[in-house]
Amino acid sequence: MSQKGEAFDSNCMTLTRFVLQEQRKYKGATGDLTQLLNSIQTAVKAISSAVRKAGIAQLYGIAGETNIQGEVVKKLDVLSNDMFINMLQSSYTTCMLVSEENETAIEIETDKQGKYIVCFDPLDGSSNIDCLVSIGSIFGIYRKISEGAPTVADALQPGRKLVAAGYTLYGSATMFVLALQSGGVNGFTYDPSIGEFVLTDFNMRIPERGNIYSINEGYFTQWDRSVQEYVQAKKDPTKGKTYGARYVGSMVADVHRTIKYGGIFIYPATTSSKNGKLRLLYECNPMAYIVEKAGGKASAGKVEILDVVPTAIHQRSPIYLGSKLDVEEALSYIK
Ligand SMILES: O=P(O)(O)OC[C@H]1O[C@](O)(COP(=O)(O)O)[C@@H](O)[C@@H]1O
Ligand SMILES: [Mg+2]
Ligand SMILES: [Mg+2]
Repeated sequence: MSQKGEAFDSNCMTLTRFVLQEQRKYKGATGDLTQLLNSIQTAVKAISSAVRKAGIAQLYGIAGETNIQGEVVKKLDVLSNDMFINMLQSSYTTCMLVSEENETAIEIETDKQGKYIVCFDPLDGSSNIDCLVSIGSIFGIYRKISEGAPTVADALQPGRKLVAAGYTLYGSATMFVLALQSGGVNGFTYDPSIGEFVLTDFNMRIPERGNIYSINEGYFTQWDRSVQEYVQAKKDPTKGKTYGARYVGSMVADVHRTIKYGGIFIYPATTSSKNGKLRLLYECNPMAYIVEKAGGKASAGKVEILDVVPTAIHQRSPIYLGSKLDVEEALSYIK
């Protein structure tokens, strides 16, 4: 980390150096995962830069329209998806991609194929773009399991099989949080003056209990009684310490706060959405993996998120995630 008064500390741990250092711990490592993570890093740097310009684009009313060169200025969610796909395709490390924005899984051309599958939400919290509230990107990486050409089954692995997962938060600063199979969770803050993600949050650990609950209370009447009772209890001083309520509406921002401050994030089943809203492959699984690696807990209600065996690439799941004791308490309300 930088010494006081120094513009740049030559010992600072960048994300690139960190990933390489992790790779070197494994004698047989090919470097493919390092290359893959570097390509994601390039994609999110480009997305971060576009996010920072989006407010200005809005000022001049150019997003989604044609600029003076006659080129269509892409909307952020479209651009983010294109960045992820282009970077991953040309990384020569992936064979199949699952994006929230593409109806079917994308098979990489044979001559560019590698052994990894990446599931991603290129732009999470898209309803927050136009009001300049924090948004993010989420990804999970699996190793191919089938012989020969990749099939959708390669993408339908339970979250326990993840090799790595991460998210980026485009907030007051851009942050990259990475969880590797081999290690803990580490957070890197983007320093635009050097164009690098720098390690700022070493070995992130979620508090065992927090004092914040995060859920969209607008759907209160649509929840199961167990969720209603739990949330009511958090506001009732006769049932223990009352909690504060926070809800950004971008999963990345709500989960990042939960990891940093503790507490619980819930997106439950509702009467109109029986499996909740959030998608298993590229929202729930990567976030559950990161939270568990940080010492927290993530459940679908009756089963741990990471144990759910997916049957479709865009399937949804209810989610209860956060501090271990808070999640356990919420689950105790489910009969
Ligand atoms: O508005 P709701 O129903 O509370 O939903 C909010 C949730 O929807 C999402 O925005 C869905 O993500 P996308 O923007 O990627 O579709 C989550 O980030 C967030 O947790
Ligand atoms: Mg999302
Ligand atoms: Mg999205």
